[in-house]
Amino acid sequence: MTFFPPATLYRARIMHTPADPFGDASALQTQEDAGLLVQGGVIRASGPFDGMRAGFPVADVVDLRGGNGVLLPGFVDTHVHYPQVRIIGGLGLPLLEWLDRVALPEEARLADTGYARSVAREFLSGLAQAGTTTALVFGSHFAGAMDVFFQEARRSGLRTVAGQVVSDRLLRPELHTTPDLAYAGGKALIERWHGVGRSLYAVTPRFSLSASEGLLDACAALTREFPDVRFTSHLNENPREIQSVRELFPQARDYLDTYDRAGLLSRRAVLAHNVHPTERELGVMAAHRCAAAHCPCSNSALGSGLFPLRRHLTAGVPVALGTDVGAGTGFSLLKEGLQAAFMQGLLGPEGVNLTPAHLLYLATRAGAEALDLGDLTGDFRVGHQFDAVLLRPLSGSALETVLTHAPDPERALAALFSLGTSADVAQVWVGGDVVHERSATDVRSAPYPHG
Ligand SMILES: Nc1nc2[nH]cnc2c(=O)[nH]1
Ligand SMILES: [Zn+2]
Repeated sequence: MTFFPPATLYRARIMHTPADPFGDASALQTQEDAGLLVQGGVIRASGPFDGMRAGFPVADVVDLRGGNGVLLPGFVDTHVHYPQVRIIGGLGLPLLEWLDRVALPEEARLADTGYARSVAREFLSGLAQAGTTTALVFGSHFAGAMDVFFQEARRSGLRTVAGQVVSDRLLRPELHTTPDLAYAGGKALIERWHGVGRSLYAVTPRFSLSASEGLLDACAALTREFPDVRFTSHLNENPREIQSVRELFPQARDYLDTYDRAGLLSRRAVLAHNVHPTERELGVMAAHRCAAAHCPCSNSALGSGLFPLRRHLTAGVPVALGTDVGAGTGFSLLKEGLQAAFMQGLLGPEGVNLTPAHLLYLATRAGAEALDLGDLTGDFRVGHQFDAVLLRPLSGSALETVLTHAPDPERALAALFSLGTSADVAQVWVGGDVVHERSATDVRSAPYPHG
């Protein structure tokens, strides 16, 4: 006997970007009354709701259209630090001072596995509440803290690509490892967690400033032995950082070359920031098809600079968005999209005019592609997992007003990026499972509570 899991037909106003709006002006697809047939967590068919209802009469119907609801693909955060959730908002310092005074003292506290578990839970709920369904997560320096992270990630239902962060110089002694330990610890974690549930592993040296050549070689040994794990690190974030890396690696052509010489660059590499790249570095990234994780709120908070998006696009380097919590100012990819648009505007003629379609693409499909998960998630195409976020504005909010009066879907999408926050995230699914649902008590129902 064949077992068919029950099918659900989601009825919703949907928006997604199955194509790349940087190359295709009609990439944004919207449907006011769509039906998505989901079975076993996978989108099996889609189309106008009436036709879908007639074609699949046995499916349960879940109507998500009320209260100006809009269904988007789940957001993909390509750069976010799990140990930093409690220190979001440490404003006013540039990168190296912020690391010394704010980030690293907190990261040292994750030596305590009980502490790490609480932080992991707070972090994962922050992601889910923001509508993020997939994240490339910069982990902790402590293996124990990574075990609890992967346990909690499994319970959360989110897709996570994460790894133990390794460094062997210039941070603080309790955060340092050795190349041998980094290799052995990484291998053990990969064997325990890579491909378990919805988790994958990412080999994660913190940045070349805190990594010897031997440590980068140990990381490369892991990526050679386990070719489908991802690699992630930081790149070209801050001029003082870049100068220090130049001095620490006199034999390297530039910052990117420190990773390239070790053999760490590939289609499965994601490098965060790249605010100050050379043309040579962009060419090498494009040749490897390794992606840049653009983190505009963090770049603003740390004063790192204005991301040269046009130069990345011209060179052919894939770009996606990251929140970079905790230098970044929160978990919302909506806010990152808005900040990216602001910063491109500030670049004047060198900037890229980002439309709502670009922002949606950068927050969803581009991230899935950067993580080499483009066949699984990132948009609502048939065959993809049902990873979705339902945005439904709080009653009485400015977002509700603008959505009610928006003349077309593009303006509605622009309003979601301009006004939407985690408070507007009503429900989130990963692989058809609900991973977050806004509770009734979170919803302010009366716009004028005092009459
Ligand atoms: N923004 C940011 N940059 C880094 N470079 C090395 N570590 C970090 C970090 O934790 N945050
Ligand atoms: Zn970072």
